[in-house]
Amino acid sequence: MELVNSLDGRLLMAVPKKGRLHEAALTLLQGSDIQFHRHNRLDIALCHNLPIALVFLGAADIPVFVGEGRCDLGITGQDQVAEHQISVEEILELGFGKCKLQVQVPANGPIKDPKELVGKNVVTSFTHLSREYFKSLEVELYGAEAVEKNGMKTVMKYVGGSVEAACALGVADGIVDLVESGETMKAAGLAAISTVMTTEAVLIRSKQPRNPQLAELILSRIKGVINAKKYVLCSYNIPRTLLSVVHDITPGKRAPTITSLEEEGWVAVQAMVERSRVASVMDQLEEAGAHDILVLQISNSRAGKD
Ligand SMILES: Nc1ncnc2c1ncn2[C@@H]1O[C@H](COP(=O)(O)OP(=O)(O)OP(=O)(O)O)[C@@H](O)[C@H]1O
Ligand SMILES: O=P(O)(O)OC[C@H]1O[C@H](OP(=O)(O)OP(=O)(O)O)[C@H](O)[C@@H]1O
Ligand SMILES: [Mg+2]
Repeated sequence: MELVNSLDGRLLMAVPKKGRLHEAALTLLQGSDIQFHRHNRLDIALCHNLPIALVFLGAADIPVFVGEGRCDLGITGQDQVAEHQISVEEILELGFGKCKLQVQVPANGPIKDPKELVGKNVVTSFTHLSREYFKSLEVELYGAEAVEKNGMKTVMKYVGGSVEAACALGVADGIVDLVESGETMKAAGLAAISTVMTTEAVLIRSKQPRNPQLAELILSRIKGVINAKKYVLCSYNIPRTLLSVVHDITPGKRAPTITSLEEEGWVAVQAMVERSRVASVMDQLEEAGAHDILVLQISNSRAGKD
């Protein structure tokens, strides 16, 4: 009871309590300086340095808690938001938890096209998204009127985990489940025949957060952490006469910073570069005549208000 009372006036943020999104979500909170101590087995943790309480929930339940306004912010997958058809604002893609929700069938079986699963048994944790997907296939095959009149032929069965076992156990002709590396699918002797949606982790906000200013502050802190991970700072020296070439290679996020060097005719350039492009940018800079090219990690960043 004491803990419940201490939630008064706090912004409630739902965080995945286990699974694929748990660690990455905690890393984001740490980078955003949201300090907390979670007591053993307790699913609510009060922050020390901000009026926030973290609520640890299953990723699948988070859209419901945020959609009903019981939590103000939450971290979950876009797949879970779409599955629960609940009204929340997806305010920031978080760059982890990337995978695809795919239709899968036994790799050495006869089915090669998802339409061949129409009228058969499909097992999934995503019954809503799967029903919508197969409904559109049935509409293509039989027309909207017939589907409306007779109902759907494809049977969707819910299981909460280890979905890949369903085909081998004879419960399903096909499944709809998440695929990232494809290892689980391959190990179960399955192959993907189509994609229902691609997904990644996302920060969601309720329609009317208790403390909109604090929600905004958390959003900009998390944005800062994500941008810092996405970009590196590239610095190099180059003759001033070559500056126009350099603008093309390292335009920066807004513009590169250019300062004069003590050496006549030379300038130093600093610009943010997407981490994924940095090797090719360095190649191009070297080719263009840049010297002393350095790549520096950014530990945090803020873009500033628009
Ligand atoms: N293999 C994966 N790679 C990347 N993201 C994934 C993967 N599996 C799941 N996700 C993402 O994580 C979300 C939560 O799934 P996850 O399986 O981690 O939760 P869980 O079922 O609650 O946990 P657990 O599987 O440990 O019981 C999914 O909705 C999806 O957005
Ligand atoms: O393509 P991969 O990299 O192999 O990842 C895909 C697997 O990851 C998730 O399962 P999880 O590990 O959460 O187990 P679960 O099925 O019990 O939820 C998902 O449900 C797939 O089974
Ligand atoms: Mg899982």
